[in-house]
Amino acid sequence: MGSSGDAWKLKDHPKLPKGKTVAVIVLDGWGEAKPNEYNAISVAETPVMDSLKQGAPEHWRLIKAHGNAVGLPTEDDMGNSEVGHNALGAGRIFAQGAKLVDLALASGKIYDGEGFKYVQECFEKGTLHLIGLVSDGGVHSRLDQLLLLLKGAAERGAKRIRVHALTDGRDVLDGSSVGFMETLESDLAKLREQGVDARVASGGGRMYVTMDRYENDWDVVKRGWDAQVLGEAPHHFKDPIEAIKKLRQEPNASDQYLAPFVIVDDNGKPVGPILDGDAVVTFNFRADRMVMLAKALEYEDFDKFDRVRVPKIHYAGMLQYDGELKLPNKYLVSPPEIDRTSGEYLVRNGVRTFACSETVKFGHVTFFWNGNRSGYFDEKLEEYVEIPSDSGITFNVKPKMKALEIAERTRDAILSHKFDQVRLNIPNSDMVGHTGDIKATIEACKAADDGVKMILEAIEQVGGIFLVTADHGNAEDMVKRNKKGEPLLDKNGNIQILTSHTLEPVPIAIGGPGLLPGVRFRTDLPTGGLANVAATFMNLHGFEAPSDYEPTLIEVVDN
Ligand SMILES: O=C(O)[C@H](O)COP(=O)(O)O
Ligand SMILES: [Mn+2]
Ligand SMILES: [Mn+2]
Repeated sequence: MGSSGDAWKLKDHPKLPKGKTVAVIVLDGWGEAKPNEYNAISVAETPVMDSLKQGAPEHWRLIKAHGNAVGLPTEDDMGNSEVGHNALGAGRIFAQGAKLVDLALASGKIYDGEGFKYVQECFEKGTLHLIGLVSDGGVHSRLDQLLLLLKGAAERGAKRIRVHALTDGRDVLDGSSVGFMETLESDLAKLREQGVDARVASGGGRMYVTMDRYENDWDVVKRGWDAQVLGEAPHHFKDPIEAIKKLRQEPNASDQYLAPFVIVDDNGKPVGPILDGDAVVTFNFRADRMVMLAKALEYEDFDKFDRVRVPKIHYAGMLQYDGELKLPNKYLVSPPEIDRTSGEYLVRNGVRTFACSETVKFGHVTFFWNGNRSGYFDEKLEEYVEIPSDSGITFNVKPKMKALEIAERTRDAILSHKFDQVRLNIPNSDMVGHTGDIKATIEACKAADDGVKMILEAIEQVGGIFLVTADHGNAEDMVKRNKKGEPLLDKNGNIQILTSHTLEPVPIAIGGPGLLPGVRFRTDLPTGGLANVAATFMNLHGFEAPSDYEPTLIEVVDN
């Protein structure tokens, strides 16, 4: 699409008027499932969301939020915030990082690109370090991709390899880190048999070590830096499997929050600090939780923490994590090119836009929504508000999070009449759902519902329209189930808590005094998904969506 104004011009909708304030509300991790005791949403008091459901099928329906509907490799892939908000904002389905990396590994093209060649330059004299999340969650990374990359790098000359492993327990079951580490260790042993000096060098739980996002808590990245780069951590082990098993026995330990450790040799010396002349690859494909580390590894000017020693390395990301910042500069696989997002179209058609969430989800309704692009399209027409999140706590301690503050700021934005679209993410059901604390998640869902109430009331006051949906499931199922759908028990007879997202569909509801009486959900799109939402709210703004967008979910019938 060219840069001329005309190319961006959206056609008027034949029946729907312009000028209504439209609130687009995303409840993070709010899926739809049968009511039962492990469905925190059904147990929680959620009168507002319950009343919206009564508008089915005209004003409430379910849409797909996982697998192919959001550009993931298979129908067994649960949805996540990145792909969910990308689809919501872009109105089309793009092959996502997980899939692009699969393809590049399968074809071998990953090794032909500039990124791999750059790291390969260090193989002769230096060490190749691989830093990332070791699990099969498929949200940020995948262990099978790491194993292929290890093999491929060894075949292409890497003689000394060190893996800096982050344990998961958030996109996969808590405790599964031991099994993933065993699989990794067995592949590293095979490489050692072939004469490659390949080992795990450090580790730690993803939420405590390295994988913070949106600059909520730089200490998390610093803990990782100390272990990975400096070779310093409070715990020293000779064997990574033993490290995980031992550290999991500490009080309140979990895979997500495992303490940082380094692996040492017989003399107690760390086996893999990152040194001048080494190569580093961060093997997560998803951006949000890698950007901070990428900045620490790449930026000369950096004041977020004292790096102590900044090694001269050749660094590449699995993908480029931020296209606008060109971060990192070198990468192994090109990211999806998510262009012509709804946010950009609407702004270029004069729609004044407000976006808001708290820090932990702020980039979801800005960066992910806008196709992994940071910043404004037009500062004069947009305002993005970040409410600072609490840091250094697990959110089951404060399940209300900042739902109220997000709702208040958004309410004020609506009542100010300064905006045509207000969009927001209410994080509670997701962030608290990930802790696996069912009681706290029930409170979290109530808080999210209270937030929706406040926004719907403001929309009522200004005669506007609301659209409420979610990016993927989480809180509606908090237990691991067998194929028959029955809760699974662990060896002690306790239920296995599910901290991850789910494969469930999510609700979408529309309403408000500004919605014309003839507007209703179409019945001919039973498999509609998140990518159909952008055309829907473009219509609610009085525009037709671009012709290559996934079709709108609504129609207007004459009453
Ligand atoms: O990064 C996380 O917190 C989880 O892996 C996925 O959650 P999100 O996709 O909802 O952010
Ligand atoms: Mn999410
Ligand atoms: Mn989540």
